[in-house]
Amino acid sequence: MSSATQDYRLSGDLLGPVLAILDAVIDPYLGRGLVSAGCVTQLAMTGKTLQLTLVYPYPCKSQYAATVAQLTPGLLGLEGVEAVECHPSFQAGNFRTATSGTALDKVKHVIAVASGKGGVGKSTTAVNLALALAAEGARVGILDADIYGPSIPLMLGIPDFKPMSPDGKHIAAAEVHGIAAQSLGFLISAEDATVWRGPMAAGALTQLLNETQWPELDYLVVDMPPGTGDIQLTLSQKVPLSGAVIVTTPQDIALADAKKGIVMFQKVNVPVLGIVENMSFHVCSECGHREHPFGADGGRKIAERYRVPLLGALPLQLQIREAMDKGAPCVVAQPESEVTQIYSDIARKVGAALAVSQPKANISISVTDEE
Ligand SMILES: Nc1ncnc2c1ncn2[C@@H]1O[C@H](COP(=O)(O)OP(=O)(O)OP(=O)(O)O)[C@@H](O)[C@H]1O
Repeated sequence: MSSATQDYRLSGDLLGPVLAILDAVIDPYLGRGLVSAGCVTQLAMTGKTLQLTLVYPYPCKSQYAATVAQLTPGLLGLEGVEAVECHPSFQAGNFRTATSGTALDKVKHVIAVASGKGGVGKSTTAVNLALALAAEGARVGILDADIYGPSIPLMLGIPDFKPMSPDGKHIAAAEVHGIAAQSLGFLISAEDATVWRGPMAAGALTQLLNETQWPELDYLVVDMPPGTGDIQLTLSQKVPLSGAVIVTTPQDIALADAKKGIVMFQKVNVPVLGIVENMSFHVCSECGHREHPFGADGGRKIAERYRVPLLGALPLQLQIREAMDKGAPCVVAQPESEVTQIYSDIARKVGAALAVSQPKANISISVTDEE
């Protein structure tokens, strides 16, 4: 799971109990203790202070304080330990299926956000997922591949951005809300794109993906065109995807199309990281009554049937649409809101799913007995 080297410089008496305490702290997203998950990379004593370095394989900055609070009391109960200094950080493992020397060489994971049916909130999910991954400490980019309705320029509040070409070969990405963004919408009008047939559209998108000057990225989120036709299939085959997230609403018709999406990715051997059920429920702003305008539990049922996780369920909420229309998505505009918490949880699940789906690295452990 982790490719990090572990450097444990503790006395024999202390090392065992310290590791036992740390491994009893189960990471909720990796489903394992911190030691067996490979997160504990360095241990040392400086005087009576235990120095502890944690490197997570998925971004979870918002969880650091709670984890430190959870592990500290046990460690302080050990003889000789009077203080604990914990240094948590994140490092995405290398997936890098892209051939070296290509533009994607600087990108560790490409994540497709797809839907079988249009209008279910795929772009809204892609944008908020990208921003939530960034808020959790990752370097993130987003590619708007929704060729027939590129909405990401508007959703990110940069509808008039015109990308430059610094070397006449590559196109610069926009930098907005702490992420890098590229969209065909920056380059051509939606009307021009609607006349493109499948192969031409897929060609234009892969070209845009490969010719963008992406900075070093842990995750590149690709907002796929809706549906499961030729363009989507070609993109899924041509783009080195680490995994796919399927967005659906709980309606039968959307679910039927979401199934097609799952099957398409499974056919081309792209792991389906999970399902996001959007517009899952509505809470009445007057009386607080919770209802399910598009039906209940549809996302959970297909998740169970295809044995993929249900990553989260978002409400149908006026504020979500208003925030997107204003170009200030809720993850950045309302970081403390309940909806942002849901997107952050989805982001951590996606990051953790990618971390565990990678081939296990050889972990080298060096233990130095300090006594
Ligand atoms: N949970 C939600 N609550 C309220 N409005 C939402 C929600 N999710 C998305 N919307 C709104 O629904 C509309 C469609 O969303 P979005 O563009 O994300 O869907 P899409 O699946 O990407 O559509 P397309 O098929 O056109 O690409 C937008 O106006 C968006 O703001």
